[in-house]
Amino acid sequence: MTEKIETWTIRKVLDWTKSYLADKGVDNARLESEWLLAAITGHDRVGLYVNYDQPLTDAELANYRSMVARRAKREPLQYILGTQEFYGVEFEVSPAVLIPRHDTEVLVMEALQRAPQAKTVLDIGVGSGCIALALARSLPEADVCGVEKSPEALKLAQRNAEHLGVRVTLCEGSLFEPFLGQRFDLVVSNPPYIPTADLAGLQPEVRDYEPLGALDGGADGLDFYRAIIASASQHLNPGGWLMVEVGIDQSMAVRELFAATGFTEIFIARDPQQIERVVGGKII
Ligand SMILES: C[S@@+](CC[C@H](N)C(=O)[O-])C[C@H]1O[C@@H](n2cnc3c(N)ncnc32)[C@H](O)[C@@H]1O
Repeated sequence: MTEKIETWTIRKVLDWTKSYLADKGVDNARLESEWLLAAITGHDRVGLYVNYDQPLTDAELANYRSMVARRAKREPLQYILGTQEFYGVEFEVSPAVLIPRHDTEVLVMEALQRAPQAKTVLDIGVGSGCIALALARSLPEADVCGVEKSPEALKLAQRNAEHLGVRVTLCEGSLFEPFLGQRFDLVVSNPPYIPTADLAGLQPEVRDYEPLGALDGGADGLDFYRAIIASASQHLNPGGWLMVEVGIDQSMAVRELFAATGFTEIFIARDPQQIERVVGGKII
């Protein structure tokens, strides 16, 4: 008697995973299935199509199954794969850090456009290091510092800096605390800005997996803006810029905080979805 062994080809695996993950509420289930399988097989996405009828080995199937099971529980794809691209560079990510968002690239672009001569830069809340390292790569003459409250996040940012061969000074601490008496030409931050009451309604990928300390911005989401803006004048050189990422519908409130604290040339920049995403201003 011969036993019929089922053959799982790339095509069959992708078709099955697409409907399985879609049933679990995953957006872009087909594309995500391809990224997971690409990581397992070593093919790029075109390679998967070219090798559609290639059967997976038992080891590949076992690894793939465990990744798909994690994604079905709504763990973010980036934590499963361990990387996220930001500003043209691959960053290591882990549940210790917020996954870098492409919307945050607007903050990097505004900083480079408005403060290209900055010689001293501080990023508050470095997380994976994406903003600080993107700025350091684009401003090789500048001394770029970063501060982060979470020791695990700081370690990961340090690893990203080493991996990318970028020289930055990263310190553990809260806001400006490690930089007492120090002034910068440019201060940037993408602080936690979700109002506490909104946290429970976030999508599971964010609510259940991303670090709470990277999300919770206090009762109205503005706690970090108040604290950063209030201390900024003691840490900016004359003519220095402060630029922050903001959440949806926060730009006007943050703009008022800048104006009330004596900033000039206050601007608001939009992300590619036309959402007001960055607020900035200059100290005289
Ligand atoms: C929204 S995440 C941004 C991370 C990264 N800069 C990015 O854009 O992807 C905010 C970061 O600020 C850190 N953080 C929270 N409170 C802080 C504080 N008081 N001082 C410094 N960093 C803080 C969090 O741990 C988190 O890594």
